[in-house]
Amino acid sequence: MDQPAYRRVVVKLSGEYLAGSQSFGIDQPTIDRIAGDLTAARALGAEIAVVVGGGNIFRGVEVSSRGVSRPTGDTMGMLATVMNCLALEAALERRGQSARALSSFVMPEVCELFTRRAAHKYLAENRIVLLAGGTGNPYFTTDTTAVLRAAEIGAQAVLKATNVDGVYSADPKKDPSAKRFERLSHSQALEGGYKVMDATAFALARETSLPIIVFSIAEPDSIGAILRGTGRGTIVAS
Ligand SMILES: Nc1ncnc2c1ncn2[C@@H]1O[C@H](COP(=O)(O)OP(=O)(O)O)[C@@H](O)[C@H]1O
Ligand SMILES: O=c1ccn([C@@H]2O[C@H](COP(=O)(O)OP(=O)(O)O)[C@@H](O)[C@H]2O)c(=O)[nH]1
Repeated sequence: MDQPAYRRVVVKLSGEYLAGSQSFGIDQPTIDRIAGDLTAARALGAEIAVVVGGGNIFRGVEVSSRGVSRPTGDTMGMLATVMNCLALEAALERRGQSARALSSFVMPEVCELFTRRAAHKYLAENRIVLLAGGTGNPYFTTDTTAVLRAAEIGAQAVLKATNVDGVYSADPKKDPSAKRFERLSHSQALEGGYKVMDATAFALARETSLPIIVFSIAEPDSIGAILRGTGRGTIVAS
């Protein structure tokens, strides 16, 4: 079999997408299908860590608009990512793909604390590593977490698996005439202010020379397709 395009990747999995057709929570068929895609992608030979979002359960900004302080709301959002990771860990293990959740928070009864050493060890053991709890700090996002962890563990790319098939000149859900980019530099992504990822994530990726590939997780096997070099997505790279 050909080598995958990247030896080690961090997949950023949209929390919002996990709700499926519901507006809240975890849709079991959706998470099972994603677990299947991750298992197939792992079988291509790439080491895979996954940063899972939490927007299907909580977003700090939304809670804070209802009177909870932003840091508290963000902490609730980060805890939501832990629940998503546990659901994904169970879905992966059910299909026989070994997985380990590592959290940015100390919660020994739930899962191990994230350390680079633990991540390296589990990746080398062919497990899929699930990174829970965001960065552990308020005012950040799981997109930024994905870039941060990718830099820390020496991943070669961040694969942003989301609900849109690339970066567009404007939000394609609001502007049907928006044009899709095949490729952008980090600086162009930052200057364009494209809301598909936050500026902190793009800036850290530029500083650490990490490519980001934005693609749709709605397409079955899209993670594998990106690793085989046949997927459709926008590459943001220097
Ligand atoms: N310029 C743009 N190009 C692509 N998507 C955009 C753009 N601006 C806004 N979006 C929106 O960004 C969303 C994906 O980002 P986000 O909601 O953060 O997803 P995720 O749940 O993957 O973190 C898409 O639903 C899309 O409508
Ligand atoms: O390092 C982080 C990562 C996430 N969050 C909080 O967790 C929520 C869920 O993450 P995100 O919105 O990135 O998830 P997704 O967009 O993938 O659903 C965010 O809204 C923030 O409130 C945070 O405070 N710090």
